[in-house]
Amino acid sequence: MTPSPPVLSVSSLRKAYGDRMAVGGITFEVGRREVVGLLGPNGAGKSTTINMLLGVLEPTSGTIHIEGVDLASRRVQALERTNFAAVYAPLPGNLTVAQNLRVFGLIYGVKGLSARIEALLTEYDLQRFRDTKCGVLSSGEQTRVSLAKAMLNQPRLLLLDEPTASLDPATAVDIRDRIRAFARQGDSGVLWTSHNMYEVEAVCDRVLFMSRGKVLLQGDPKTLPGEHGHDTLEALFIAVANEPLALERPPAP
Ligand SMILES: Nc1ncnc2c1ncn2[C@@H]1O[C@H](COP(=O)(O)OP(=O)(O)OP(=O)(O)O)[C@@H](O)[C@H]1O
Repeated sequence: MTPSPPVLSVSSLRKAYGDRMAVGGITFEVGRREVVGLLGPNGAGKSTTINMLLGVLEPTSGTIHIEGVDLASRRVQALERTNFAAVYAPLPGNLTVAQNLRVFGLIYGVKGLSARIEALLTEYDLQRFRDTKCGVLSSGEQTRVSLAKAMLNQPRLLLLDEPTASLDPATAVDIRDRIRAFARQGDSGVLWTSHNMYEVEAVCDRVLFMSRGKVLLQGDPKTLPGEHGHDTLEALFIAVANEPLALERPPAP
């Protein structure tokens, strides 16, 4: 039997804006049941990468396969396996929680939508907010709605851009537990960006360090700092952010 492909496979992915190389040829995978952290200083190329994975930005070159499906040539089939949540992409605030889930469920063509919505309202502890407009919910409640929306189509690839930014510690732990449970229970994988190194260490199975559009390091967040002479992930992050050239391979002669 052929092994099933990784949920995400990215090869030599580049995005240039004129002379500026926002993403400079990155290659990586996200496996099933794996939570991968995409780390890097401001301007490293994380959001550009996520936007290419979502089909929002067209790569300058390189390939993206989602469960083995080529995003460039089979866009619909690739994107129906994907979903996304980010604080900067809130759901329409004038629609209620239930209305938002219905609208997005219809867009995604979810079968048995009413039952799926009920299950998600229960799973994300949102039953009491079902008829509340999303715009008046607290940050933590809105994050739970965004995650419920992101789960509507039972994505194989879940992209999360700083999902716990602006949440209180207790709510952040709750959200992290839900996402880890999601990755553990099925055939899905998660790509997660965060600037919170404590969180990354607690949640991610593997991290990719990006700087200046390149992946400079990758590995287990618990052992990677020690392998590079640092005590903590935060210390390693600061070193990579300050001196990325020290870690880049010398150019070929
Ligand atoms: N439309 C654009 N035109 C020109 N340059 C761009 C454009 N979009 C992004 N860039 C540049 O590409 C680089 C990568 O930006 P990107 O937003 O991907 O970084 P990031 O790692 O997500 O940063 P942050 O942590 O601050 O969100 C930056 O130098 C940015 O200025």
